[in-house]
Amino acid sequence: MDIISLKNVSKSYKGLTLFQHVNLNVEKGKIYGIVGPNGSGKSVLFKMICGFVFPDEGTIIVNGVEIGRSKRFPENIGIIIDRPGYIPNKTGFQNLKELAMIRGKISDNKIFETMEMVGLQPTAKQKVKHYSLGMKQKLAIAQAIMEDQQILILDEPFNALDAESVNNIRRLLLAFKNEGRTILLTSHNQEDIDILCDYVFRINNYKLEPIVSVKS
Ligand SMILES: Nc1ncnc2c1ncn2[C@@H]1O[C@H](COP(=O)(O)OP(=O)(O)OP(=O)(O)O)[C@@H](O)[C@H]1O
Repeated sequence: MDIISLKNVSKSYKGLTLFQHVNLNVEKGKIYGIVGPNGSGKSVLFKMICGFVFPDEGTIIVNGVEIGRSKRFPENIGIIIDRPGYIPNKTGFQNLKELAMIRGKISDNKIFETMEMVGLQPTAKQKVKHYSLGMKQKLAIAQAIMEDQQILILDEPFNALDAESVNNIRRLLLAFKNEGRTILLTSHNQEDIDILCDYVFRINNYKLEPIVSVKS
C-alpha cells in the first residue's frame, strides 16, 4: 500500500496556479526528491501533505488517513518546513524537551542521543538565540527525527550545513530509509538528490513530472 497518495490535487493562490490535477503515489521505505525552481510550489506541496494548508480540490491520504477529514495532522510524521519557531531563551535540549512533552513518547536520553546524532552537544548551555544558522538547522532535523517518525517531510534539510554535516545527515537519512522510513525532501543541490533519492519529481506545468529513477 502507498504510504502517501495525492489524487487529483489542485492548488492556486489568488490567480497563481501551483498545481493542477496532480497524482502521486509514495511507496514506503523510499526517498523521494521534489525539485523545481524558486516559487514553483515545493513547500506548498509539503504543507498540503502535512495538513497545514488544504488543496482546492482532490484528496491527500497519509498512512491510510485522509488529510483534512478525520484528523488534521497526520501521526508519526517528522517535518521541516520553513523555520521552526524556537524558544530563543532556552537551550537546544530544553527546546526539544518542550516539543517531546507534547506527545510524551521519548526520554531525555533519546533527546540526548538524537542531538549527538545530528552533531549538536546536548549538554551545551548555549541558548538557541545564540545558535548559528547551521546549528538551528540541526535542531530542526533533531525535532523531525527524535520520535522515530516513520515519514519525514524535509524541505531543504541541508540548508546552512557545512560539508561534513551534510555528509553526516545524508548517511543518517539513508540509514532511516534502510529501516523502512519514508522520506520526501527538496534540495537545490543536485548532488543531494542524486545520492539520496530513489525517485525524483520535477514541478513542471503544474504537475509532478517524474524525471529520473536513480536507484530503482
Ligand atoms: N499562503 C500563501 N498565500 C499566497 N501565496 C502563497 C502562499 N504560500 C505560498 N504562496 C506562493 O506560492 C508559490 C510557491 O511557494 P513555495 O514556497 O511552495 O515555493 P518553493 O518551490 O518552495 O520555492 P523555494 O525553492 O524558493 O523554496 C510562491 O509564489 C508563493 O509566494
